[in-house]
Amino acid sequence: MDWYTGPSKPRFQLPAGAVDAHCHVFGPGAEFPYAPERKYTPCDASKQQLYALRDHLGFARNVVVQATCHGADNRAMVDACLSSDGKARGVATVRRSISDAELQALHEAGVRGVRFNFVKRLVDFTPKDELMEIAGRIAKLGWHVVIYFEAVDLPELWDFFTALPTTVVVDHMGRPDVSKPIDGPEFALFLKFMREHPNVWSKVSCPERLSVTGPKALNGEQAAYQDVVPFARRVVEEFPDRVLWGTDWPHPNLKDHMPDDGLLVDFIPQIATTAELQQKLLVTNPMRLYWPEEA
Ligand SMILES: O=C(O)c1cc(C(=O)O)oc(=O)c1
Repeated sequence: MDWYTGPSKPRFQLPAGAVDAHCHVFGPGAEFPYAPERKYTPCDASKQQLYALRDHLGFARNVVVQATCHGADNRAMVDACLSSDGKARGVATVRRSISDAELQALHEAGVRGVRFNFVKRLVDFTPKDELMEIAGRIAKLGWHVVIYFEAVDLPELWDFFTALPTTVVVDHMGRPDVSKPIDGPEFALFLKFMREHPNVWSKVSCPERLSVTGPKALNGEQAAYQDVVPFARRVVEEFPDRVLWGTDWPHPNLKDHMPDDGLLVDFIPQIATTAELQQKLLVTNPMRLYWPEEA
């Protein structure tokens, strides 16, 4: 599906300096070809379109996360960072064959993390010893590790995740099944993961992916994705200094509907209910992680 055209202007006024801390660029494929090993072929979504959305929604900066359809070829993401006037930083995907000089070049382009993906519909398995070796190398650059996994897989991945030597950022709250009780064992394990490991952060993003009941962020809906709200709010309120938010534009692999990105921004005050929580979620925390020299 193509992303939503003509998103509304958010009613929620983002705080000055807000960071969209999870978004992607796709190609354009003619310039930056998609990876042969990809599991999906997206529509093109260029840096110009991403930055136009940033300005329309009222964000000041972006964190461009390497999408799996580009594999470990980071050129599109790096090009987006380099063309941003310092307003974008990046998260890369790398293999163990990467040289120190190549890592240094990524750093200079604005990359501050690597992404390890464990979602089986998106990537083939990478051995954990390879990932741990990469984590050890990027730790020396002051980078962090972004992990993407599904809630049912957390028990099996626990020992690996808790051995990582860096800050660890979980994509989309570890994809909880929000049809299960918020106080049930699955989400309790995720909260325990964050509680017992102060180096673990979470993106409280992607309600449009996690919601079962909706309502969808379409047609002016101001109370979207009600079933996700208690989960995200719990994480924001218990760990206010370790949460990030992003649009996830251009929303890879959505099959049901494409949200109106303006209404997605209007979702934020449902989960970060005070100006102080909003400031941390949208400004203080992402600045500390991605622009520490300015924070
Ligand atoms: O759930 C997904 O399909 C998805 C995919 C990707 C990616 O392909 O990189 O990134 C995301 O943040 C989410």
